[in-house]
Amino acid sequence: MKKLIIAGGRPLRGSVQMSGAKNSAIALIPAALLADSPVTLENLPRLSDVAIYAEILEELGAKVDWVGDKMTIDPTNLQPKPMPNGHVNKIRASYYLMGVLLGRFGEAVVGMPGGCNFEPRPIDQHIKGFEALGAEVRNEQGCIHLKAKELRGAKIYLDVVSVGATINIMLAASRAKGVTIIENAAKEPEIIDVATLLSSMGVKIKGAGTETIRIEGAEELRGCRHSIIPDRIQAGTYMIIAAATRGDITIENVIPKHLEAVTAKLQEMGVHVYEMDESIRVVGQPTYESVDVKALVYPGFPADLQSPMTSLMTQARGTSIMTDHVFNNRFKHVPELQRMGAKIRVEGRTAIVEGSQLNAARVRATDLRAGASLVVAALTVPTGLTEITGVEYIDRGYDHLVENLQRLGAEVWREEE
Ligand SMILES: CC(=O)N[C@H]1[C@@H](OP(=O)(O)OP(=O)(O)OC[C@H]2O[C@@H](n3ccc(=O)[nH]c3=O)[C@H](O)[C@@H]2O)O[C@H](CO)[C@@H](O)[C@@H]1O
Ligand SMILES: C=C(OP(=O)(O)O)C(=O)O
Repeated sequence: MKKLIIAGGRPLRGSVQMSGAKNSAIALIPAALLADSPVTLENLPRLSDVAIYAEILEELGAKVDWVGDKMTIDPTNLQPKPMPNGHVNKIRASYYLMGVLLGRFGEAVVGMPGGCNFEPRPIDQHIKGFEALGAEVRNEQGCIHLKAKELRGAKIYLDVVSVGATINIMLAASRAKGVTIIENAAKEPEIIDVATLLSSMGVKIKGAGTETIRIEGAEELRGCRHSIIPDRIQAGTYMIIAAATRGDITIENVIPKHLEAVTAKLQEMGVHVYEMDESIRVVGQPTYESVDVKALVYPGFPADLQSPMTSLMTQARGTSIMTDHVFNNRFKHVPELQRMGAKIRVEGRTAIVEGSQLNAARVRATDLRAGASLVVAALTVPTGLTEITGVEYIDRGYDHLVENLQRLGAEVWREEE
């Protein structure tokens, strides 16, 4: 097991290149299985979730060729093999196998997803979608069994706006007969990325990025090439790091529009943010004003930046407020930040954060973004070494994190626990 050691207190300066988005990559990789010939994905991030997905695909009989940031997936010999446990329990996005295998073979057996279990994360809306398309769904001892004689397009209204359910229904509907309409769909950029790939494969799909998505399934889908969108959550984390360390970081290979909510909140605090065509420069300042942030579905402030932003709030004067409107109780980072001297109180879905100087401590990342929040916090600590365990969570979502931070001037390294 690895841990991260960070000697903070240095302003981080320079430029950092963003990889492709995790939450796109881990939907696009299974989506490739819907095609009848090879799909090549470009701008793929080097992340443990991606490596695990590559192994899942190989277990299912697909051929995977991953070199640098390109992965070619040949689904020609794909088998409808049951996947009750193993790798599927390690990552969240294994739930996309349900939609893909159901679409491709009319049946699937997939164990419950893993990933960051900061709170119970139901998949009832995914199931509701599959049932509407004509599948029979059984949950047997934590394993989902799906079967359909024929998948038929349907109108599906999602009771909650869900990224995973929207994408999963899009995947299954791509191979269904007729037209599927998803109402109250999620609008995240990753959903548009999935729609772009499906459309290159031959699916007629309209409305991705709005609350109504129309999908006309096709019997045969062709292989294609697709370049994954930049990771807006990694980019937002580096924006927050630039502010927290009073540094000056240019984040390259981003779509600034995807980060508007983050830019607006940083500017409200007094951080200087400059948007260019495909990059964003963030220049930290000596003092910041407190802010109120609501983590929301896109285009609101991203829920995955709730915890890193909470760490930045400790650097502002006075009392800041962070309310999470997406998850009920995603606050496992708070007790760890408190160990570092943070003055944070959680009331329901809200964290109330008093500005304070943080100190070095031994802390544990309990999930991916909790880990990111500890990295942000540790980089602000002026003396001593902060030790962060649970690095395997951070490796789920940050491509070359240590190397990137070192290049920006941070004193950070990995050690064996
Ligand atoms: C692999 C992936 O893309 N993960 C992202 C995805 O997770 P994920 O797809 O799990 O998140 P959802 O958008 O589905 O969840 C949003 C909310 O809806 C609830 N819900 C969801 C589905 C369902 O069937 N029933 C239900 O009640 C969840 O408990 C949560 O409160 O979107 C989240 C919200 O932006 C991000 O934090 C995750 O990084
Ligand atoms: C919660 C996250 O990921 P996952 O849904 O894959 O667990 C995340 O990316 O912050």
